[in-house]
Amino acid sequence: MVSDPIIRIRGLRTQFGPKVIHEGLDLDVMRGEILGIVGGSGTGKSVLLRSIVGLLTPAAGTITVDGVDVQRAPPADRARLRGMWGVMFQDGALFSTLTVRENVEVPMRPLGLDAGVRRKLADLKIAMAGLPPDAGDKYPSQLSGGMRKRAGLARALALDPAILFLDEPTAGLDPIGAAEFDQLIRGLTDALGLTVFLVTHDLDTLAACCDRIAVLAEKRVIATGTIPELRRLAHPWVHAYFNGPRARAAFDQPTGKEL
Ligand SMILES: Nc1ncnc2c1ncn2[C@@H]1O[C@H](COP(=O)(O)OP(=O)(O)OP(=O)(O)O)[C@@H](O)[C@H]1O
Repeated sequence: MVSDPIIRIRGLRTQFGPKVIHEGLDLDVMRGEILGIVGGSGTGKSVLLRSIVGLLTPAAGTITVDGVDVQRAPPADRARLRGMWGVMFQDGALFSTLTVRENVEVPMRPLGLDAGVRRKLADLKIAMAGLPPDAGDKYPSQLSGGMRKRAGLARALALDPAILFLDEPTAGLDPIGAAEFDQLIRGLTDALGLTVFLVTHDLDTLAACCDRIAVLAEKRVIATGTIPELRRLAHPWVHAYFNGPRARAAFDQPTGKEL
């Protein structure tokens, strides 16, 4: 892994009216890593993700992705960024009136590709996300929750992104489906050289996938590190999170990431 930041956040403040979500938040996401984002409910993990991809406008601070200021760069640079990342939202955010293949084709439409090429590319992404070939013709309502997640992943992969943003990808999956999804994310990241920003509450996902973890609390990132590094911290929330009974069950097994 080359350790230079592909995402750099400095002094971020986000707020909704008087309610401040982030204040003075700094974070680096290194090129080629899977960074897990954890924090209590409502600490602003999803808001952070949406701010990075330009869906929310911060009240202060800077966010640069691949050297481009997400808020202030000229439109052409920001358009380049949008082609550089793929986002998988928590609920899949699929269009219910489109088939899976059509959903995956949506981000490709502005490229002006021939319809046949677009279809082949979409089918490739559907296969990469681990869906069977006939899934492309189905509507989201005809899929299980796990398959909808995979369809959301296929759409996030549509433009061959360098960065993948995943918001709670294993939420609602059964343990077997969640473990398969973890492997899929790790495998795709390694095979394609992706950088992944992964919001999760799933301790098994942290253990199976993440190179580093950033902890959100007190409106900022209070700690970043590997699981063993974070387990040694005295901060009460971090200590409870990484050393509680569920954490012990997830982390006290040989995963190859304890070293
Ligand atoms: N569009 C919005 N308008 C007003 N408040 C919002 C908006 N989006 C998020 N919030 C608030 O910002 C806070 C952080 O929300 P966010 O969804 O980022 O939390 P989270 O850390 O992802 O939580 P969870 O783990 O429960 O998903 C919450 O209090 C939420 O109500």
